[in-house]
Parts: sequence; C-alpha cells; structure tokens
Amino acid sequence: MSVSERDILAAMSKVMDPELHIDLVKAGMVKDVRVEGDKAKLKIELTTPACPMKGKIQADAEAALKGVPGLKTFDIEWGAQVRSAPAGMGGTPGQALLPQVKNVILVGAGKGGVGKSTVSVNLATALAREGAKVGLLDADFYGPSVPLMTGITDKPTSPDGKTLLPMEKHGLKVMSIGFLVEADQALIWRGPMLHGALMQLVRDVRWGELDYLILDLPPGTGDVALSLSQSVRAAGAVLVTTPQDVALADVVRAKQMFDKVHIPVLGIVENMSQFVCPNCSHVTPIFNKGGGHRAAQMFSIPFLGEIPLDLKIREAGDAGVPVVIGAPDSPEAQAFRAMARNIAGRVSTENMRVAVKLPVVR
Ligand SMILES: Nc1ncnc2c1ncn2[C@@H]1O[C@H](COP(=O)(O)OP(=O)(O)OP(=O)(O)O)[C@@H](O)[C@H]1O
Repeated sequence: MSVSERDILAAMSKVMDPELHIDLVKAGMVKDVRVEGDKAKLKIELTTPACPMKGKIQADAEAALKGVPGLKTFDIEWGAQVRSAPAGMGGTPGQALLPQVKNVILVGAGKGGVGKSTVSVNLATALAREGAKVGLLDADFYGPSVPLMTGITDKPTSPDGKTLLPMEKHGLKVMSIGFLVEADQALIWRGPMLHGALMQLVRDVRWGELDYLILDLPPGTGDVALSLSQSVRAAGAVLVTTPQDVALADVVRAKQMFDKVHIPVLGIVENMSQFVCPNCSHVTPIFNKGGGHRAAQMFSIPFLGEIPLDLKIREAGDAGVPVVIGAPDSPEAQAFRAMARNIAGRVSTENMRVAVKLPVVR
C-alpha cells in the first residue's frame, strides 16, 4: 500500500494542539512533508521553543503517524517559530512601535515588593534558555533592580548619539532606567518627563529581532504604567502577587488597568508561595496560601505558576546570576521554567486566537 503526503497531512490534522484547541495542520505547524515509499519526513513547528505541551503533541503526533496504513518509519524534525502579536492587540490598533519585536510581555503588580523584577528576570532568562531571542526592559523607576539582578555594572553605549545598544548578559539583551539615571533622580521626575524617558528606552534602544521583550513595569496602577502599557503593542500582561488575601485588592486594580487599555491579562503568578525548610523540608505558608489561585478564579484567568519563598532566589538576585542559570536543577529554577512555559503558551494562544478567531477557552 503506497503512502502519500496527503495521508500524512490527514493524520496530522487529527492531532490537536491542546492549548490552541485546533489541529496542527490548521495551525500551520506541519511543514515540509516528504514521502518516499513507506518512509515519511516532516517538520512540526511549534509556536514557541518554550512550548508547555511539546511532550503531549509529540506523543499524539507519533501515535497518529503509527496509525497511517503502509507507513513503516517516520522522522519528525521539531522546530519553533514564535509568531507576532497581531496588529490591534493592546495599545493603539495597528501601531508598531517595535516592529522587530514579536511579543512584548508586560510584568506588572498592584503594589511594590511582591517580586515583580525577580519574576521578570527569571522569566526572560528561562525563555532565552529554551532558545528564544529575548530582551528585558526594566522600566521600574521606583527601584530599578535589573542591573543588580543581572549583574550588569557597565553602562550602555550610543554609537551614533541617538540610539542605545542594549547590554548583553545571560543570553539576554537588557536595558534599565537604572543604567541611565541615579535612582533618586528618576523618582523626582513627574509624569510627562518620566513617560518621555521610558518611551526613549523602548524606542531608541537597538533591540534587533526579538521573540519576546519582557517589560518590568513600575509597581502600581499609576499613569506612567498605564501610558507605557498603551504605547507598546503588548501581547499580554502577567500579574505578580503574593498569596495573601490583602494582595487581592491590588490584583483587582491591576487587572482593571489592563482591561481599560485592552491588553489581555495572560494570568497570575503567585510569588513567595511557601517556604520549604532546607533542613527538615517542613512547608510553612509564611504569606498565607491560595490568594493567587483565588484571584485567578475570580477573574477566570489562568494561574501561571507559584514560586516558593527561598533564600536561593534572593541570593541569586543579589549576586546577579538568576536562579534559572545559577542553580538550573533546583526546584526554584524548575518553578520559574514551568511558569515561563505557561506564559509562552498563553502568548501563543492569544496570538492564534486573534489570528484565526479561535473561541476563548481558558
Ligand atoms: N520567591 C522569592 N524568594 C526569596 N526572595 C525573593 C523572592 N521573590 C523576590 N525576592 C526578594 O525580594 C526582594 C524584592 O523583590 P523584587 O525586587 O523582585 O520585587 P519588586 O516587586 O520588583 O519590587 P519593587 O516594587 O521594589 O520593584 C528582592 O530582594 C528579591 O530578591
């Protein structure tokens, strides 16, 4: 019985992407199908190298190919092509302030100190480790901590007096308001001046081609965070919170802010979830538990992961080597990596939902 390319495509059209809820062929993920006698070769291009569902897709695709009558062997080449946030998502419709950046991911929090920068730095690093091209922009003028957390002590240079070259470290392109001004100087700036400075960091930095630009927003829901969020065409926003119920009110405000500017909230990350004693493994929920889950349920938005409260995370931040790099096999790094995959998966889903008008499935 001879096998045709059409048989292979028919088999692949029965494999669903569990997150996008459409089949691999419709999603445009099946490429370069070649059949020779009873052997087939094809490429499956995931929508992100950090795909959280790769294991399931791989198992389902292999099972489907094994079911093709007459096919003896097959060879799947796995790749990834991050897609852009479609025009009209977030910000002004059709605006492309950063045409070479496929997805701007905002990281926000209703209040300071919940670990927004820690999450931003580890998210960026985890995505880069998966093979994505990633930039990290620290727009938190209240306390720009990205220089410390990435261990960058040099200042960016400007080859032409107009644009800035981002710093490079840990496989990331990095820019921070902290590289350019003293912290106390930025604090006394008022709205328009601050907005101008932040816009310069977005616009006048030579980011080059990026799959993801992680934007660490200033804490709170003030005008500056709002106008910055509006100015970039964001793929979505991640809300960071701690497990306490008192943090819930801040999450509500942050969610309302992103709703107002039509930026999809990708979900909630709960930081400082619990403390696991390194000596006896006893778990203590220092900041209570469950607040992040409750907030996610309340808004029907995904829960993207929980990050433990751990000395290693704080030490890694202070040492300028994110835990995802410094202790890649630790449970903390694994928690950040799982979170990053969930976020990348959500971005792909949002992009695809707009591109092919998928129904909203949470
Ligand atoms: N899960 C964690 N375990 C241990 N320490 C943490 C954790 N998350 C954050 N920290 C530490 O808490 C402090 C505040 O974190 P971070 O700067 O990321 O918060 P932030 O929300 O960005 O704060 P700000 O509002 O000041 O910008 C840092 O010293 C950081 O290392």
